[in-house]
Amino acid sequence: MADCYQEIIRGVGEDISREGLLKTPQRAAKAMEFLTQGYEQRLEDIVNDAIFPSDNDEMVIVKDIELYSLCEHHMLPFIGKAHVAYLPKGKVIGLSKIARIVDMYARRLQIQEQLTTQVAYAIQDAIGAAGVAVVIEASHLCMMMRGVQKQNSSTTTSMMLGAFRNNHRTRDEFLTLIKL
Ligand SMILES: Nc1nc2c(ncn2[C@@H]2O[C@H](COP(=O)(O)OP(=O)(O)OP(=O)(O)O)[C@@H](O)[C@H]2O)c(=O)[nH]1
Ligand SMILES: [Zn+2]
Repeated sequence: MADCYQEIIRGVGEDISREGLLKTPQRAAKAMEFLTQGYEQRLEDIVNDAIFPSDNDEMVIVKDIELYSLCEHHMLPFIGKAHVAYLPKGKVIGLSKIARIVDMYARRLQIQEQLTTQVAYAIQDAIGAAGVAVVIEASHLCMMMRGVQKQNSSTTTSMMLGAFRNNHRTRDEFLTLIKL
């Protein structure tokens, strides 16, 4: 990737031998590797057996999980937060693992809708919940610093599975608790 960044720097009309740019291809490659590290991760490793038996069957919500992703169309950041809820059915998952699952999928080239869906199904698959809800609110830099240049718009996407899809009271309770 460092070689590719060198070509990009040349492509924008810069002098690749300029002192300030000498280490930039390596730095940029390292940064991109970090931002896309989700490709190196697998759900099983992330969850890492942090699944615990429980007879609690009430809604669990982890909200305001900040996320940084890259849109797959422009490879520019989109930044926002995820709210995740589930209804346990005999098992609960370690709370930090929910945030780690969000990060794993965010650190890939994404569209917001797909990210939302992937997080929901990952949690569903990991613990077989009676329902999973994911809402993501984000701002896309490709709509802010270029293109249509709208600084204040934000995009909300959701994925509701199981009881959150079938039972409007469950869905309403979730939406009220995350205050959307
Ligand atoms: N649905 C969806 N669209 C996205 C997301 N991120 C970026 N986009 C959009 O992807 C679209 C790509 O459209 P194109 O017409 O192929 O690309 P473009 O000419 O750069 O479009 P503009 O951004 O309108 O200048 C744009 O409308 C972006 O706003 C996302 O997460 N979900
Ligand atoms: Zn984009």
